[in-house]
Amino acid sequence: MKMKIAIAQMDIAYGNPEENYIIADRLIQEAVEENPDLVVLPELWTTGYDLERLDEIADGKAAESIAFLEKTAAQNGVNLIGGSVANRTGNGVENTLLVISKDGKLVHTYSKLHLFQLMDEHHYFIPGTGTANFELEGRGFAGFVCYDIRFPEWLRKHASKGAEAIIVVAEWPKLRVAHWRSLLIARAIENQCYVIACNRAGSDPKNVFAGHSMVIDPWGEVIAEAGEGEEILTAEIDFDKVKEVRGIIPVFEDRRPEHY
Ligand SMILES: NC(=O)CCC(=O)C(=O)O
Repeated sequence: MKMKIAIAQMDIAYGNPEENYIIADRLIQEAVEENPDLVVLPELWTTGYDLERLDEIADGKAAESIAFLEKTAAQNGVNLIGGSVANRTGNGVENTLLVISKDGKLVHTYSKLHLFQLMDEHHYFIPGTGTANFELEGRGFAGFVCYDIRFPEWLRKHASKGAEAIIVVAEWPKLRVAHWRSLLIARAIENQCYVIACNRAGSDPKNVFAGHSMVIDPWGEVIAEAGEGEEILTAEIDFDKVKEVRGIIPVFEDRRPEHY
């Protein structure tokens, strides 16, 4: 089974959800012209890292973001990874990834587990507690948020539980673009699965972001990579390739988890 992916490498308006809904809508419309099965938005695409104003701009129970994404998915008949949004819950604000099916239904949420101290996340967000595994079009996916990719054991756990494609939504600074590329390629090789990684473009008062959204195949080959600016990046993924690579080197059979 094949799937066409479109990554919306968005330049996010700092702390301005209203403007970001307009930008996201424009990019999704542009992506839909390529007839994708799935469109992916970046991390915190409604607010950016305007953490000091989070009390004011975080979305209560992610309701407004979910309503926008459900409507957009249904109108265009396309599955959406609605990036992640600042989601105000009863316990605090979570950085929550949203998955919406092409019939306009929220099918999965995952809140970032690893909070990135270098960008002050631990002062403003609480970590999630849920699984990253979900199903779309009958295939196994797992969706993570940015810094999560530095924790290979977390991604491995989800690959072991059936993820054939790993989604990553990010606001990854340009300063560490070499880490971004290497970590994503390593996660694809070690888990023998596709990695579909959507970073943001542009800058905010503290960081210039890397862009370089990527799609990597289960052998670790980069099959599509964006530049630094706003862009729609497309690629076709083939789930048969996951089976093929896992058959050549049976890493999942050869694991010895009782020793580690
Ligand atoms: N938004 C993030 O989680 C950034 C992670 C990051 O930059 C890193 O180096 O890790």
